[in-house]
Amino acid sequence: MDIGSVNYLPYEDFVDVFGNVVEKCPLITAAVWSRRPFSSLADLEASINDFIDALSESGKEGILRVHPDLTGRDLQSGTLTRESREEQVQAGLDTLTTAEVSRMARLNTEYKDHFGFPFVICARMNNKATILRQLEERLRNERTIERACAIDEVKKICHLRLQGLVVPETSNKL
Ligand SMILES: NC(=O)N[C@H]1NC(=O)NC1=O
Repeated sequence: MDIGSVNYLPYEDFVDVFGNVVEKCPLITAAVWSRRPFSSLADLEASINDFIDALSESGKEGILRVHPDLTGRDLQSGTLTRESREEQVQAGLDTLTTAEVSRMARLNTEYKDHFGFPFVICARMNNKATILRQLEERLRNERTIERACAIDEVKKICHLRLQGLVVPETSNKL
């Protein structure tokens, strides 16, 4: 779909197509529909990011809290969203050894106990080694810094999901 077609979508269709660009947050998509017409894919993405940035700190934490754990229960039981499953599989998180699964589970729990929201990272920009390393490193962050870091990862995930849905505009200039 190109951005021109996106601008013609009624809100029901817009939410159907873009409702999960921020994991389990269709409210963001529904709100951003009011900002159309979008001049470009980057403009649509900027509207989503502006909406996120305008949220209170507890609102941002709410976005993080609806994310599934990496390699958690949902991956094992097949109850992830399609997007999340594809991303976790692409990062190789379905091929962890038993020891790696235990390590990830232990670190995820430690992280959640410490910050009160789950560890979020753009899986497609990483692999299992870098994810485990980041999880260990980010556990040591101060809370405000870590929340900002996790929200940046949500934006990266959103960026890649949008790219899979909208054809980037080609320049008409010669
Ligand atoms: N917990 C977490 O990071 N989950 C996300 N990461 C990603 O790339 N897709 C997700 O659902």
